[in-house]
Amino acid sequence: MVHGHSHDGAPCQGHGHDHGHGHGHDHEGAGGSSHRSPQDVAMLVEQLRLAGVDVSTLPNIPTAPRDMDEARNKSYQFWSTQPVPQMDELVPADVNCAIEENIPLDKVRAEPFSLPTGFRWSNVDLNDEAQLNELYNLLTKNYVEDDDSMFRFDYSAPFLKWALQVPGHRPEWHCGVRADSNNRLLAFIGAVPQVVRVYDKTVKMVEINFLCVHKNLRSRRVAPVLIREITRRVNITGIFQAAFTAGIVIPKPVSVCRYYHRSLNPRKLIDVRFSHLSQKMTMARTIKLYKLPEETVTRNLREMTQSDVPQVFKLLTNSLKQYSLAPVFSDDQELAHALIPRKGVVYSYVAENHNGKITDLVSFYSLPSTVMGHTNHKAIYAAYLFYYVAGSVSVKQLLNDALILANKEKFDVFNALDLMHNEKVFSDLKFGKGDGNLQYYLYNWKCADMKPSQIGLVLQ
Ligand SMILES: CCCCCCCCCCCCCC(=O)SCCNC(=O)CCNC(=O)[C@H](O)C(C)(C)COP(=O)(O)OP(=O)(O)OC[C@H]1O[C@@H](n2cnc3c(N)ncnc32)[C@H](O)[C@@H]1OP(=O)(O)O
Repeated sequence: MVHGHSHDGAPCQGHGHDHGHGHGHDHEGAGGSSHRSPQDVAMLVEQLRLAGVDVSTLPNIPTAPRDMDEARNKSYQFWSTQPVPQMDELVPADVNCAIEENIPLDKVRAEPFSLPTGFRWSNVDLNDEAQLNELYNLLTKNYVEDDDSMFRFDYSAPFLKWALQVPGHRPEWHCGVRADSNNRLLAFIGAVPQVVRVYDKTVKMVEINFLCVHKNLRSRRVAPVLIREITRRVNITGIFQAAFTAGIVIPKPVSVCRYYHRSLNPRKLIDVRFSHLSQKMTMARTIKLYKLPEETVTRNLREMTQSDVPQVFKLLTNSLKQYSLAPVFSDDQELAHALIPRKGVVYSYVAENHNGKITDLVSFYSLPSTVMGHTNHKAIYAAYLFYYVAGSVSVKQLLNDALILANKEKFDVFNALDLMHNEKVFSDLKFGKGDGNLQYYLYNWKCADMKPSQIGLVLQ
């Protein structure tokens, strides 16, 4: 299933899929869609499986709804049992509260949920190089792909440490599943603590990420067991809410965002079919169109350092107040973990005026994708916009500087969601609209829907 979007003459790009993989399919004039509904596909796959076909070898068939209309017609065997708003529920503006009351801690289930026979729970110790590599390998071979199985996220091992070992992390929230027979790591779900403000309420939550089930173990309802188990392990600590994002639609997104892509290395992106040459454009003109200057424009923009942390804490904390969904950094240590530059992981820059005051911040993280089955190219190097504050310059200038810096670091593409103030500058900065949504979700929380511009929370 492909949704093509041309955007201001830029190549259309983007595949329907979490976190914004993309490639361009110009299907103007492609006529009516003839794709099967997710239910049809699921039934077919199930019939094949019952007939003894190894369905894990089938291409990545999206059986889960990718948009709200598809989702409204689906029945959710697992999600209908969970404390989340119904798909068709319109929450009024004055409602902003938990769905279920907190369970008294002595009433939280003490035993882990049961896995299918032959599998067992196993925390993944990310400080153990071998276990970190096992998680890296599980994800690099089995994590999120685009609908056409051309690209797959390739989170690096240092990135996984950064994203999962935030201050206050807990070993049991790096929740793995192993096969008894050979001890292989076959599934994972991660939780990290994060205080999140939703409208006017500040709530202790976890962020859930890196849910992954090995391809050979798919469609066997292991994911619901992982989700129930991580919920239990989080509830035991007195936390009853979570935030997460996904490319699929389940009940019920608080916001539906969209990735946009800014080509930095158009030749390569076209080569790997992430994007395509738009009509009436030559390669030479396309390369010229996306060419960026060597030097940033904002005065005194430089890499952020440890000594900037107290000022950046104030600057960002204050800026995040304008959004309806935003993280609340508890202290300097938490902010430093999120933003202090780590080569190949996270890049942060600040502008300092002549009085030594930090006025602006811009950051992005590095998330490459494996290019599957291409002879020349093995990976796309993608930078993803993270937190920023345009204090003394325009958002447009600051994000243009981010493009220049990412280009200098040899990224091939710069991705950003249409949240915060981003959408306003996309066309001027030559971003093209992607074709998959990224849904934002809150677990056990009910509140009015948000526009992407109300979102100030960026997950990895
Ligand atoms: C208080 C604390 C609360 C903490 C928990 C908060 C909730 C956290 C929620 C998790 C946030 C994760 C954030 C991220 O990491 S988003 C990234 C998710 N990972 C991938 O896409 C990687 C590639 N795919 C896989 O590894 C598997 O396909 C996964 C593991 C995704 C599903 O495995 P499998 O394909 O073998 O399916 P199944 O037969 O076991 O299970 C089918 C059921 O699972 C529901 N499903 C499928 N995908 C997702 C999804 N991305 N979020 C929520 N639910 C999902 C699905 O609707 C169905 O339920 P229902 O339709 O019948 O109702």
